[in-house]
Amino acid sequence: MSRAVLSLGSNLGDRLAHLQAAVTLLGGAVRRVSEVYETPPWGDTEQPSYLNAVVLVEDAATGPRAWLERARACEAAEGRERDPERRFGPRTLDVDVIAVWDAGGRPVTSADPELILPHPRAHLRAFVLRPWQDVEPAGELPGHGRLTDLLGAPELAADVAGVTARPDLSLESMA
Ligand SMILES: Nc1ncnc2c1ncn2[C@@H]1O[C@H](COP(=O)(O)OP(=O)(O)OP(=O)(O)O)[C@@H](O)[C@H]1O
Ligand SMILES: Nc1nc2c(c(=O)[nH]1)N=C(CO)CN2
Repeated sequence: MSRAVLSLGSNLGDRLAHLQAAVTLLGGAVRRVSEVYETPPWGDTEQPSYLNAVVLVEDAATGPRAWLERARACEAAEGRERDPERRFGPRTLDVDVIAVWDAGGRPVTSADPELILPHPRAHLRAFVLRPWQDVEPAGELPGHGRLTDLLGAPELAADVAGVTARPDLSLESMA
């Protein structure tokens, strides 16, 4: 058994459809799906705004590496192309593995560059932390503390203010 928090983002094409495709592909592993948020581009500001969401997934047969493979399969299915010149550039679908817990509920850590756990930039990203709070109000980012504390920190205040709920949009899951 392993549990994971995955972050979904899209800023090209039919953004909601790309996020929905990820939720659909993750299928029966999806336990909870956040609201959808409109968020200003982070890290590379010359690009359209994103739709972001977070899903909580659980599956007995999926370990940390397999969550990354499932994330990559979702991106590939939505025609994700990597631009080596723009690390944080626009994309149809980005699925990041934010954190994984083992069968005993212990957080998994990894320094393998192919899969760093917890995700090394998650604590800096209101577009990850705010939707995560929807699915786990008492959630904690391993090594960084409670979501409420991270979101309340002064360094993140401007980014948190920019994360705008889109109640007109929603994601459907089997959960
Ligand atoms: N926790 C993680 N989740 C997803 N990819 C990871 C993780 N840790 C390391 N990687 C690696 O990061 C590489 C770049 O991934 P990707 O192109 O999705 O990055 P990005 O989305 O542009 O940036 P970021 O990871 O900051 O969101 C991938 O080859 C992947 O193997
Ligand atoms: N708002 C927002 N900004 C981003 C996002 C994202 O999902 N949302 N993903 C990125 C990829 O690294 C870079 N910047």
